Amino acid sequence: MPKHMSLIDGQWADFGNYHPDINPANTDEVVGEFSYGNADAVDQAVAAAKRAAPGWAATTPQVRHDLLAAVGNALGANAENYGRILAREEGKTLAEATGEVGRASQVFKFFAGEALRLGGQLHPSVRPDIDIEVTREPMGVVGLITPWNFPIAIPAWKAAPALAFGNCVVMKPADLTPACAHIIASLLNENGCPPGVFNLVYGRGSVVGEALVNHPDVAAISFTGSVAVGNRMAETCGRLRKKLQLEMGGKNPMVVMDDADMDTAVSACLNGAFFSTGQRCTASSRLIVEAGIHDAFVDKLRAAMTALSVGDPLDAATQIGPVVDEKQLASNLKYVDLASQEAAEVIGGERLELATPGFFQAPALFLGTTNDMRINREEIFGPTASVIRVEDLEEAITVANDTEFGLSSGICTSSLKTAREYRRRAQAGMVMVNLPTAGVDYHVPFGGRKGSSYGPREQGSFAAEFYTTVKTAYVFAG
Ligand SMILES: NC(=O)C1=CN([C@@H]2O[C@H](COP(=O)(O)OP(=O)(O)OC[C@H]3O[C@@H](n4cnc5c(N)ncnc54)[C@H](OP(=O)(O)O)[C@@H]3O)[C@@H](O)[C@H]2O)C=CC1
Ligand SMILES: O=C(O)CCC(=O)C(=O)O
Repeated sequence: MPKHMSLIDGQWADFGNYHPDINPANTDEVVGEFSYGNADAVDQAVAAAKRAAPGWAATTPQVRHDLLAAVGNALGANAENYGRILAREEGKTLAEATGEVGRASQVFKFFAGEALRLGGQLHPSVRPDIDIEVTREPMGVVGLITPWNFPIAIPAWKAAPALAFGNCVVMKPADLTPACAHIIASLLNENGCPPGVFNLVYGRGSVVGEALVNHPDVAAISFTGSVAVGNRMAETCGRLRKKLQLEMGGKNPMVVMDDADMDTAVSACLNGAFFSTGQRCTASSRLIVEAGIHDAFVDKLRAAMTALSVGDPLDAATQIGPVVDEKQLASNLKYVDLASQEAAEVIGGERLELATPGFFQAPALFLGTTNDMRINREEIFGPTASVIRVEDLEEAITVANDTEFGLSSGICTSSLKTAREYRRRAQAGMVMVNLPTAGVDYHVPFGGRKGSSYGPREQGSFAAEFYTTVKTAYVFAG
């Protein structure tokens, strides 16, 4: 069984304290063992990053391009192999996992190009004989704290722009999915990343994550995860005046209008609600359905949902893998009970005992729900979705926006006018028309409004906003 160490200053650092990485589809299987660090390991990693920062910031864009392109190519060339590791440690299906590695590959290649494209601005001054030059410079040392649900894509879309724009990185991956972070660290190391430029420290969030957020030499923190942890970081980073980027939860609405194409709507809702076991911050957890199509839509979605095959992620027939761990499964099952207590009609949602010991759960639909129920206000993060019946577009928009979150928001309709109205009024960072609320491109901004996100957007050329700081230079040439 592979044993992995943290990467500090270009060296693999053994801190002992090995923790197993368990396959959620078969808890008898250990995917690897990882040596956990502590606050001292974070100090070492930040010190290495700080030493490397001036040199890395001074490299040419070509050097940064070549490193990121090499990692992108290596990920792409081994997508199936790495996808298998991802599927075994996180539980998404092999097809989803291989697709995610492909996405991580594209992210690295995109930011290889962004390293070359980063530009500035020249302005005439309002005063004579003065030129003004506006440029972007790296932040310095950035801390990246990543979740388990996209264990290779999210580390990629934080690390690639950080490095492209000349920063040095200390990454802390999720406790449940260290193997994918190890792949990225190894590829960077093998492809010529100078010592200290990229550092990876395994360990618990309450130890390694806290130390990173509180470290005085870390200039910026990018985090994806829960609202509770994100809110705490906002307080710490506010106090320490650190730049912060948070991607947290969602309670994403998908509106189905009477004039929607039925097959498109069922397929978008099936995918958005249940694929990746519902463990996406962009998942469609509230299906807001207009009265005229409600019954026929629910019948079709229910039939499609109950036909989904839950099982071993490595089996090509599986459509829904296990829940990520015991804690998340227990939380999901509590919400299924809560749905009954709140008088919803519950279809599915029970724990499944399959051939291997794992955290399998049948997908669930909660019918006859209202938007004030807790199941419609709190992020569940499992394979569940509620149906809320509405009378018209106006009510659909009101219900869709009535949430503390604002990440992704969707509508299925065949009317361009309705789609336009919805797109305009949806209080969300991303709007989908006739598409699932989840599943985004890698080259455009990603992020939300209200309680979902904080700070500048991730991904696409907008990523420069977080990973650089602006300098305005005045030059007197008289
Ligand atoms: N927006 C999204 O994409 C995600 C949302 N979530 C939501 O969060 C819920 C709980 O999932 P969970 O994995 O516990 O999410 P967390 O927010 O606890 O974990 C996300 C990352 O933050 C780290 N972390 C935890 N506590 C701290 C801390 N005090 N300081 C710094 N870093 C910390 C974690 O480390 P460690 O793993 O070691 O605890 C992990 O790397 C889910 O049910 C879901 O609702 C979860 C994942 C992704
Ligand atoms: O829906 C997607 O493609 C991305 C979702 C995501 O980033 C997340 O759940 O954290």
